[in-house]
Amino acid sequence: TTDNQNTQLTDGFHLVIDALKANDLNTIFGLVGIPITDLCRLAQAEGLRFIGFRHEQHAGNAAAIAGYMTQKPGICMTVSAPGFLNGLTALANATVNCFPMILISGSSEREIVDLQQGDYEEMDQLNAAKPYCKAAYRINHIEDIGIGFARAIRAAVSGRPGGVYLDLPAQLLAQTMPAEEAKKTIFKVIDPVPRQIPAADAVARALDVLKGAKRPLILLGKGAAYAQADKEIRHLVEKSGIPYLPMSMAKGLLPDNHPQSASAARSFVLAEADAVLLIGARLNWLLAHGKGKTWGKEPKKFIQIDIQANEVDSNVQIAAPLIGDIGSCVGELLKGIASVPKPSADWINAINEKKDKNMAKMAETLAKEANPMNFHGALRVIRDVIKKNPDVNLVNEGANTLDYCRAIVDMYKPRKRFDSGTWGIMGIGMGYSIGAAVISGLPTVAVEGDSAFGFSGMELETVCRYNLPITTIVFNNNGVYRGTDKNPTGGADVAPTVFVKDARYDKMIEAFGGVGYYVTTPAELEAALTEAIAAGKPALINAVIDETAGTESGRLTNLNPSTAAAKK
Ligand SMILES: Cc1ncc(Cn2c(C)c(CCOP(=O)(O)OP(=O)(O)O)sc2=O)c(N)n1
Ligand SMILES: Nc1ncnc2c1ncn2[C@@H]1O[C@H](COP(=O)(O)OP(=O)(O)O)[C@@H](O)[C@H]1O
Repeated sequence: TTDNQNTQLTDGFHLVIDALKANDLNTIFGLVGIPITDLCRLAQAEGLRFIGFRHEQHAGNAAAIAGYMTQKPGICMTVSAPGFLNGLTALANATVNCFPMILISGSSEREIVDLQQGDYEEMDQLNAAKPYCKAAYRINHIEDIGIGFARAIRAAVSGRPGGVYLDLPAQLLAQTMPAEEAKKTIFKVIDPVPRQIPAADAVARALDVLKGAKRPLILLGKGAAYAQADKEIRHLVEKSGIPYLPMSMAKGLLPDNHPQSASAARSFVLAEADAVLLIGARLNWLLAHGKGKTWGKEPKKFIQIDIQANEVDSNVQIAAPLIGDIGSCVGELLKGIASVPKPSADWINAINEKKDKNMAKMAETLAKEANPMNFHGALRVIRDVIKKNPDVNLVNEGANTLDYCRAIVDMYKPRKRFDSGTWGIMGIGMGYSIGAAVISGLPTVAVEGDSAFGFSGMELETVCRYNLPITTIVFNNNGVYRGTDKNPTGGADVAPTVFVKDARYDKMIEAFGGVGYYVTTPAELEAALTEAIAAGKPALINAVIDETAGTESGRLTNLNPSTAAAKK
């Protein structure tokens, strides 16, 4: 090597980019500022995609969904302290939902932070992050950038996926070292998601529970969708003949109109099943913690497939824990499923009877013309349009808008529905939509309650700036849950749940060059949505919804505390 090659230097900026490129992490969702602006510029100059947001929470949400869709950690990049804190909400949400992402934030120098000497945007970010994410690391020396990124990547995707915080002090980026030497420190992580093979006796125990079952049920969670073991899961359901229930983000793993789907008889099968095979689903609040009246009086036997061993017995005793990655576990069950008798005709007929009854009732509700348009009228249209466009990504949040959309809008392909998930968080709309559209390149429809939309509405400018094929439908019922509450004092302030009446969200997107539609009937909604999806451009449809149609907190009304004190 010539002399100047020996003295040729590289720096932290370049090594961070080299570490991302070496691991095929080619998209950064972030928001620039000291000390990362030049790092973001360099990323773009070096061929990575940099998607700049208006608030770091939504950049983080986009990174989380990128991780969920690709099984590689989504990358979010922010400035120190306030930027880091805005990203932390998304990092915590990703961790709660088991989505792999890495939040990379610039930070202050340790010597100033540790003496609390009041640095610009001073904060002990590493320790602030630790309670809310799966792992948190800081890189202090340029020669550690390769290993630091390897640790962060492996922590995000191995075992139960989750959020990782990576703290980059500003001075690290400016450090230099000989380029030749630096090259040796950067590497692609080998087998970051090692297969976790279940033990043979655990497989046998699980098959025994299924053999002893009279009324078996398979419950598919978003872990099953994330695992991308779609063929194995479909074969297990169809070869066993066992009815299945998809949790909201597992919809589409099998088409929602599949004959073995028990979704339309959900309450019946949860109460009546005597053996439940959980695949990547936790028995948390979304499943009434596996006990109480939702699960009926009869004792149940649970089989739980999960990669996280200590998820077992979190709420109720699990008769057959099956620990490993879902692909491996389902693959092992498939080898023995022929020895499991098919479910009895009584069980299947009872479910189908319930399904037919409930679907007829729903069809009747959906057929009713309501004026002004209500949730059902609008969602019937969206159901029909999605059926014609099964590749469309569907993002969904709100209360009534979330609950009804989950039940009414069928999904036909895996990993196409992205919603408020385990935390029931509002504000994921635009971030998830941007992540899904950037990663897939496919049209994306966000079905938003008007309050939910408000959390990320400013990112419409981001959607328009990158000309993303995202159609946002705002279910505008003038408020949170509904728009009719009154201020009991008669004072000038509106009630806590009420918004500007007949707000025109369709005009917001026009401010950024997008197309706005204002619709008041299902026919108008159908025309607008069909046109917007075909155009593949940023659009927003302001769908006027009957402001009296909603219920408080949608399906979750019972979670609200109510006072025992007599009303004065
Ligand atoms: C971050 C955050 N803030 C507040 C809430 C509380 N919340 C809020 C504010 C909801 C919005 C419901 O109103 P909407 O207009 O979005 O939906 P509908 O009109 O369809 O009910 S749903 C819900 O649980 C939340 N879940 N997450
Ligand atoms: N590849 C995988 N193999 C096995 N389990 C997984 C895998 N990925 C995620 N999981 C598990 O899936 C579960 C997802 O549960 P949850 O988020 O509650 O789903 P849902 O809300 O749809 O019921 C988590 O317990 C997580 O550990």
